[in-house]
Amino acid sequence: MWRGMKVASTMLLKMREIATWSKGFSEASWMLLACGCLSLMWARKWVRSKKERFPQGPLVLPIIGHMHLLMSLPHQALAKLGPKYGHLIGLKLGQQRCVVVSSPDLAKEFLVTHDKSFANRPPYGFTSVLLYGPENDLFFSGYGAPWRKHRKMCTLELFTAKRLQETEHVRQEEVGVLLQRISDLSRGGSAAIEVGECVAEMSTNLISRLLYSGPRVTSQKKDGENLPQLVKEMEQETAPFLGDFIPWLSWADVFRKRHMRKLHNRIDVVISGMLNERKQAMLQNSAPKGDFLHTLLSKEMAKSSQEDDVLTMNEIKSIMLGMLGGSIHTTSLTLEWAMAELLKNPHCLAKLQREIDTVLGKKDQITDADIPKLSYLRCVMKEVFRLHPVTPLLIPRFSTSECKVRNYTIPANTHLLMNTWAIGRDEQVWKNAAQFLPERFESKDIDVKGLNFDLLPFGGGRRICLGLPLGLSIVEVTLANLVNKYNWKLPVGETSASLNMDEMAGITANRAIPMKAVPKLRL
Ligand code: HEM
Repeated sequence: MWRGMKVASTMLLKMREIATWSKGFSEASWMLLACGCLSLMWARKWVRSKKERFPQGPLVLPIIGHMHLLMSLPHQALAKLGPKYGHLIGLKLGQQRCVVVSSPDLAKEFLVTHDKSFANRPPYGFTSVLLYGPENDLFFSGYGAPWRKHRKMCTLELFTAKRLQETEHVRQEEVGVLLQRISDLSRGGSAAIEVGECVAEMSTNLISRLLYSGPRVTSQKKDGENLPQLVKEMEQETAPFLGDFIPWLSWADVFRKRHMRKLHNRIDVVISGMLNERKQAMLQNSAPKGDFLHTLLSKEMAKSSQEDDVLTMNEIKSIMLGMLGGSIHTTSLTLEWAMAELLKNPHCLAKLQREIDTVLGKKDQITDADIPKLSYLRCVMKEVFRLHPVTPLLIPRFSTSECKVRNYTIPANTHLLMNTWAIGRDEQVWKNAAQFLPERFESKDIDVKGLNFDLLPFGGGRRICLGLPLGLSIVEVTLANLVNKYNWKLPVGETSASLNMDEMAGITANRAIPMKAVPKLRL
């Protein structure tokens, strides 16, 4: 501005000089001409700044920028900014740029048009302290050769339809154990049980059996350290350092780093022991063959000359931890929310039970093959995913090149948060968005596999959830069996209206109050 005024006054002086020998122009005409030139200069600058502008956001606080918005329930806090700043919001997290997206159209633009640029994860410091380095991790590695190798290997060898079929008996057995445990805990339908705790135990046992033929652990049995319990601790620590956003404050992370390193060492002792033991058993031909660990260790032991077909021990440890961490909490939390919604809306529970009875008759245990016949069950599941995506902001992405989105410029090294929670509750996208109405999906051809951008519980694009087929199968089959085997009621004193549906602070959408219900045998 001052520079502009200085330029304008110099121009005015020059013009006056010219005016002394120019007789045809009055003083006022020269003034007008000077103002015109100045306006032109400002207009040019304004157009250029418009062209290169970053999306708008609320007032930036000194030092922390907008980091305070991510403290408690970030997806809810960011959704509240929508009416004022629109569906593409620009934030400053300390010294880092971040964009928040909360509409299906924009989600498509980022996950399709600009997917390659945003296929990275932010280079968070904890990946080197808590995990086995950013390049080895399934969740947090950048979009490069190591990630592609791990992803391809897992997709082709662990998550194929054939593999899912071969391991169905494990899922069936663990669901059977869950149903029996519910019966024991409820003492014949007289006591309320903690639904989340029961399904978490089932998920833990199921996933550890699939991954490494792990022994069954129960919430009561707490002898020594076990991997699932350590992974739970690891999940609670999985958060960026302050120094990732404000580098000159990285000294403040020193205690967290120390704690993380200790946890990493405890995990390493357990996982290394498990891998070495298994390697020995494989050499002696006495190891279980059907689990994921067997497939991964075969790659390490084969010592193939093809770079793409070899895995190091650290890579295997990393893949195992990523899969344990990515599957147990996501599946059990989704099931807990599903049961909560069905108890809050008992007419939906009754309708689902009627569908199962009509389509399958009185069947003792529902299998994978039955699921495609249960159309209302799939609508219920989608409605649960819409209202309760367990990772409401997905997992942060990070751009590697500059992108133009609408008329904004998003520079390289920008974080991306995709607010799927806000999209799921947007009245412009979903009519009566706040209500639990599985029927809305009866006439809509929408699935959750990343191509319908109004429903993205597993994310989308190149970084879409790796375990989607397994995760979906676990939640659908388990929910079908829970409502088929039991009639569920709320504990005495609780009503559908009073059932609390609040979320607890955190990056995953945990229930603020654990879900309790009384199961009564139906079959
Ligand atoms: C209901 C169950 C599940 C839900 C809702 C879920 C959700 C998600 C979401 C939202 C992402 C981030 C996607 C993105 O950034 O676009 C993700 C990534 C991932 N999930 Fe899942 N997940 C589930 C089950 C599983 C299971 C069973 C496994 C493995 C056994 C798994 C493994 C992974 C992995 C490895 C990634 C990282 C993918 C990458 O960055 O390339 N998930 N999941």
